[in-house]
Amino acid sequence: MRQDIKSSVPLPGFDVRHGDDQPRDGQAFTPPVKLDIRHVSFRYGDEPALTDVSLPIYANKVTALIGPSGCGKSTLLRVLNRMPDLYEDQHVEGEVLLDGVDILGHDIDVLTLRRRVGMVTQKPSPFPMSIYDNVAIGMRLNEELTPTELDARVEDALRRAALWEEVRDILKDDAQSLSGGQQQRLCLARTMAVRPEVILLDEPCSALDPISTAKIEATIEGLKPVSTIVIVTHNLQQAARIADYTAFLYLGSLIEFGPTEQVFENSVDERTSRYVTGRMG
Ligand SMILES: Nc1ncnc2c1ncn2[C@@H]1O[C@H](COP(=O)(O)OP(=O)(O)OP(=O)(O)O)[C@@H](O)[C@H]1O
Repeated sequence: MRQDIKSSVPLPGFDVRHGDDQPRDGQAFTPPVKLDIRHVSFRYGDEPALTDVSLPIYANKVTALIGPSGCGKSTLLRVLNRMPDLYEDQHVEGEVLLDGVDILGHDIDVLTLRRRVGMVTQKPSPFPMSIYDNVAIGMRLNEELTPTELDARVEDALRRAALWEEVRDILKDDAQSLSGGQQQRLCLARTMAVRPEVILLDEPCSALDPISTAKIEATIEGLKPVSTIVIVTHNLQQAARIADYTAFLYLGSLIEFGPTEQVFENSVDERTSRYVTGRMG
């Protein structure tokens, strides 16, 4: 089980359940669980990358995944929208319940899942088409919008991604002509445009200047009423600023999970404490 995982909030499998937001033991309200990660293990071929990871991702909150390079943060994020399905040698075990349904099950429609759980990868990957079409493509496939509605949604997504001012006059240009940081914001706009219930962000600000970073962080905060956000970040200040909950991973295991303030200021595990205070590489 999970006796070795330090947590100041109830973990799934114990007493966290959907809609269970009653105060207990004088603690703050526990939000409902959107994604319930249960005993997830992962291998690349024979190489383990995650070992028995369990944690709740609370609805309409930001959860940061932190930990040293190679500890499995991106791997865990990729499991949450079944990216490993694309690779024969990547093996997942365990369960990930989205609103109570195991998304790792064989009967899950992966395309529908990826509409509900959107992901922005670490390396931006705009489609070979115009800036406008990159943002519009998901809405065109999934919704019946008038051209005016589509224009408005494209503009809204680009504004939220802090890109609108830079591209408003070049919407028909090839997206791949944008800079790396602009491409990353474009991919964020593309993901947000279809309004997924869960948004997975893998280092979304790694190529951004401080002004764009601040705008993206404000956008993430603004998304909370409509989405649940999981963010991988190496930037501990960023995690402390925007994450409601933080999970610390080390060598493929979850070491500690809890409200961000507690993980940063009052860690239970010595390894977490060393990492968040910069004493671990
Ligand atoms: N495609 C792959 N094939 C084989 N091993 C991989 C692959 N991708 C990642 N790994 C290995 O899995 C482990 C976890 O990698 P992962 O990218 O999830 O870590 P991370 O914490 O996100 O790292 P970083 O912070 O550097 O992005 C590492 O040991 C890594 O070398």
